[in-house]
Amino acid sequence: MNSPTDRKKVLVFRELPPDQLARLQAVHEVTVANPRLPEQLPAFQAALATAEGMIGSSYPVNEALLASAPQLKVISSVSVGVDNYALPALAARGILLCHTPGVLDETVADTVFALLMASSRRLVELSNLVREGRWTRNIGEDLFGFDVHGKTLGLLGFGRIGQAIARRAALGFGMPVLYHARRPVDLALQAPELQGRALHTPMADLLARADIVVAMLPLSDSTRGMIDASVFGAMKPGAIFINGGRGATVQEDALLHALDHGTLRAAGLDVFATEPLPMDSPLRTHPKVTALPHIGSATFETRHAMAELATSNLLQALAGERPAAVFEQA
Ligand SMILES: NC(=O)C1=CN([C@@H]2O[C@H](COP(=O)(O)OP(=O)(O)OC[C@H]3O[C@@H](n4cnc5c(N)ncnc54)[C@H](O)[C@@H]3O)[C@@H](O)[C@H]2O)C=CC1
Ligand SMILES: O=C(O)C(=O)CO
Repeated sequence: MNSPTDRKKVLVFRELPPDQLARLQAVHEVTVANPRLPEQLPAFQAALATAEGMIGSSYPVNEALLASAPQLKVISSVSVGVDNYALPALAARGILLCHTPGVLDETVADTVFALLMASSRRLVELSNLVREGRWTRNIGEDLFGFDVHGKTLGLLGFGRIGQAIARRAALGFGMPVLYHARRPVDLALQAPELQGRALHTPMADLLARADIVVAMLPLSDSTRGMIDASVFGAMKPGAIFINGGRGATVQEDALLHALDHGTLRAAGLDVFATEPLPMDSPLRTHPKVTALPHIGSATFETRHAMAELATSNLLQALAGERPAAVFEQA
């Protein structure tokens, strides 16, 4: 047990699993308050005034919020993406930001692959046919799908998760992989199993050659709106587009235009510019779209591993140690 002076005020702003909450409560003075729930907002605001540490996810931590948190030293995000944090303001205030890289890679890659398969083979549409009693004759050409095995995959973003997707595609489905990233990856060092199977490729070339384009990009100033009409226009006719990164990297009007008036075959989307997806978004019911409610990492095992890593990050930071996963701005 640490001394009373070592006990710090911690604000948990999204539910944590009970075992991880208990780890924090054993050492620190913890307030649990979710600002998205109107009845908990006053408690959240009160706790902000004295909190030295915060842990949670997917809430906009902006300048105004930080101005109400004068004691804050560390934020531990239960996510790998950090686009909801005002990074320059955190840096200016000397607040450390931790996140959860690595522990979710395989699960998110599984989700993206499921979406890729569902979009290519029209699984949701055809399952609904059975469910709704419309399977009254043999399936004809109008409902045929698109082979995945052997097709060329184009990856926009080739980081931890992009490489996990590439392994599934190249090793499991015999797909040549082209990728676009800020810099080429040293495959011999980072992913030897992908040597000779994944190629750093200029964007225009990738778009012209890929049958399936998967975006696995973080949201930043350089990627916001990056997937626009010119990108959809440069894709191979009949291509499929999957987004497992962040919704706002895509210009959704341009995506809709490519589906309705261009040659894009289908889109599989786990993420959207606005989440939850607004009821009036045409993407919600579009016949060529398979939409998921941002479930990339949402399995029992992985969400627990994320919470565990985030809790360890926070405990280490508050103990004056270097946390395992500090977000480093590139
Ligand atoms: N759908 C979901 O539930 C999930 C979504 N994500 C999203 O996926 C993102 C990627 O995660 P990781 O693979 O761990 O990140 P990472 O940092 O390992 O990889 C990012 C990749 O994007 C590339 N990139 C960044 N900016 C670029 C630009 N302007 N142009 C071209 N390439 C660029 C980098 O070079 C790198 O290859 C996260 O930041 C998060 O937003 C992550 C987990 C779950
Ligand atoms: O970790 C992230 O960035 C997510 O989107 C959810 O796992």
